This record gives sequence, structure tokens and C-alpha cells, in this order.
Amino acid sequence: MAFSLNLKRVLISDSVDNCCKTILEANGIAVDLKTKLTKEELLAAIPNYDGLIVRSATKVTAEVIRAGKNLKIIGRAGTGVDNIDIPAASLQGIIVMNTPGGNTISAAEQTCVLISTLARHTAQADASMKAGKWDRKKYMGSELLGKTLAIVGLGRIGREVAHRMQSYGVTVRERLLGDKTFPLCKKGVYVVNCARGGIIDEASLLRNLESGQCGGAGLDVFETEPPTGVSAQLAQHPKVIACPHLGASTVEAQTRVAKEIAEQFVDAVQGKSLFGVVNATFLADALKPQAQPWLSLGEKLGKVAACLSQGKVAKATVTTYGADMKPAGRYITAAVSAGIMGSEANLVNSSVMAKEKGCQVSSTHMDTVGLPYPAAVSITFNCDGKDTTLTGTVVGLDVPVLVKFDSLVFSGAVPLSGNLSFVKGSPGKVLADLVPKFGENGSINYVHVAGGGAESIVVVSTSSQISAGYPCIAL
Ligand SMILES: O=C(O)[C@H](O)COP(=O)(O)O
Repeated sequence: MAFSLNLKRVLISDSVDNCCKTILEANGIAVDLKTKLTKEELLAAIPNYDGLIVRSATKVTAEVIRAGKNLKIIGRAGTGVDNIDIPAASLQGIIVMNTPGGNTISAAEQTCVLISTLARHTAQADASMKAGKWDRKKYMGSELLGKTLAIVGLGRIGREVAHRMQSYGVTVRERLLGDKTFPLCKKGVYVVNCARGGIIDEASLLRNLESGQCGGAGLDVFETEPPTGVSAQLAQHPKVIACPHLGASTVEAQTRVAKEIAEQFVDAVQGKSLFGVVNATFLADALKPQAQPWLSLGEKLGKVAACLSQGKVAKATVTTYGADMKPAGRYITAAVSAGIMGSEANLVNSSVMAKEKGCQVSSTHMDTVGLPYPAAVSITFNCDGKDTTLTGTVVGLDVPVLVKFDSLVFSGAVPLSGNLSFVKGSPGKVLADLVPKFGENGSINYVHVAGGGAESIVVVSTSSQISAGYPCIAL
């Protein structure tokens, strides 16, 4: 379950600064730049790539993702990932990452430009000059000083806008903008949208522009891009200053996001870091060397649970023990889910796959371990109508072992490797039964026992898989 990403060939399907290609190629990753592909061309090309880099123009639909049989990672050179079907990518085990900060300043500056331009009707005045007019009365504007600005979503860009607008003497509120907001605003309110078209009800905006309740709008983004229907009516409206999604279109922002996405890909391939992942945020922690044996333990516990329940785990609870283990819970749970789900699963898709297959995997944490180890992990799952708990830990530097079966502690930690059979019964009887089944075809490596008498759990490590009617797993 150790995390690794091997990228041979990446497709860049939107107009991304050339430094992206240069950086990837310098790190041994082949790159094809093919912009303006039709949907059909993209579907035909995508199976040849294990990485894809886009901006907002390429629609990475579930169909494209399904066709991308070899895709391992999709990178967005920019912020918004609404053009990527993230659930479909997650289900297929594909990492989706963006460059969350690269175009913040450019988008914030574009927002401020639109706010200022709206207040002074600059675009309309310019258009009238170009039409040969000199209309000073018509374009009487208003000062920004003393006005109130409501920012919907005070994230990175919102904060930068607030910061800049405060220097104009504008009071900033945080507020939610809903369909019913226009009547609550001052008559003549101005609206600026540099985020996504869908966050404003465009039909409602149009009506409010017509009625005068909204005094004007600066729109950089539209529900449909390029604008059609109501979006196009808004783009054409005399009270609207419209731009073709230019928020991030500056030389600086485009160089930054292109460089960032290329470097993020290279770092991920080299196992250095995983930055900007949007669909499995715990992966960055899973990459750390100290996480590797715990990922392996989690996956093996999941495999044993699947074996003991004959693949019918319907519910499992993963518990991490030890104060330092709390942050590891998410990736260990993903590793356990991958173990339960089998070979198709990886850390990105295991939780989604488990959910889809009706297996509920939850996690919990306890600071105390209750065993002579600093940390441990257990999985409680339903097997033969009753709950079974397997508890494991990591010994030495990186050896995953099983230490407890329900409340029974093993006489010695059981290495979770090789062929293991799990048998309930008195150890003497179990061995008497097993030994004759071997002979020349294999041998018993070691036996570990938890508990005593007929209720003992006997784990037998053998040189090959036994078909003796006992649950036996190759780890
Ligand atoms: O989400 C973003 O990063 C911005 O909207 C910019 O989109 P673009 O890369 O398509 O210009």
C-alpha cells in the first residue's frame, strides 16, 4: 500500500504556460500539448496518458475519466475544479490536484478593477467615446469612500479583495448572497462576480438590473461560457461590464500556476510531497516515510478481515491507539478499506468503493493503547454474525504484526506476511490436523497461539497456501 506515482506521459489540454511542459520534461516526464481537442478527440487520446493538466476549458467529465484507463493524476493549473468530475476521478483512484494560491492576486485585482469601473461607468463611457460622443452628464459616477461591500465567501481571493477595498475607505461585510438577497440590498446595489457564474441567479440578476434594484454588474464569469441564453443577455446588457473569464489571465498568474502544477506533479512522482490534492487530502500525510509501515498494517488487517469474513465485511470500525496516531486515522482507514476491497482499490478510491459496495467503514481514536506498544491499530468487523476485532502494531522499524484477536493476546507478535491460516481450536488438535496435509508439498514455518484450550486462536504460517478448509490468506 506504499504510495507511489509513476508518470510516463502527460497531456496538457488547455493553454497553460510553456514552463509547465519544460519542467515536466526536464524531470523525465513526456508531455503532449494538445489544446482545443473536441470531446471525441479527447476521448480517443486520453487512454494514452497517465497524467492530465487542464485549466477551465477542458471538461473532464465522468466519460473522459472512464476512458482514461491509465490516468493516475489530474492537475488543474488554477483554482476552480468544477470542470472536473471529482467523484468519478476518486472512484477510479485518480488524484485530483489544483494550484490553490497561484492566481489569487490576479483574481482579486480583477475584482477590484470591476468594482472601480462599475462605480465610474468607465467601460460604458469609453464605448460612448469610441462612438464619437462626449457625454459627461450620462456617466456621473459615485465614490467608493463610505460604501459597504458584501463579499460572498471570504476565502483567499475574498480576503485580498477586502484588504484592497478597505484602502478605498469601503466597509467590508461578510455575508451570504442568496436568491432573495436583492430586495434586502440598497436600491442600486452593484454586483461583481469573479468566482463562478453559478453562484448568482443570472435570471434574477437580469430582472433586478431591469427594475433598477441592481444598479450594475461587473461579470468576469458566466453560468455558460462562452455566454449563451441569459448569460449572453447579461454580457450584452448596458449596465453590465463583461469580461471573458479574465480573472487569472495575467502573465504573472499563468506563469505561477503552470510552474506550480508542474512542480507539484514532479514532487508527487519523486515522493517528496503531495500539495493541492482536492479529493484525498490525507494523501500528503500518507507519503511520509513513517506512514508506510502503518499503511501496510492497515491494508493487511483489512485483507485478513476480508478473508475471515469470506469477503462479506458489511461494517468495519478502525481504531487508532496512541496519542501520536490521531492524525494517521484517515490514511490508515483508507488503507484498511483498500485491504477489504481488494486489488482494484487504492488509497484514493477505497473509501468510495467501500461505500458503493455497501461496506461502511468508520474510524475512531483512543489516546491510550492498553498494550505494551506505543501505538496500535484495530479493526472490528462483522464475521459469522458476530463482531471480531483484530489488533496490530508495527515492530522493529517497519514490520506489521498482529498482536490480539478479540481480547486474546498472542504469545508472540504474528508477522503479517506469507501464507497465514486462522484456526479456532486447541493448538495440539489443530496441528495434528494440519501436519499430515503437508508432507512434500510444503512446510509449517511457525505457529502462534492466542488464548488457551479449545477457544484458542491458532495462526499457522505455511510455505504455501493450504486448502484445508480453514481461512488462509497470502499476505
Ligand atoms: O478557477 C480559476 O483558477 C480561475 O477561474 C481561472 O480559470 P482559467 O484558468 O480557466 O482562466
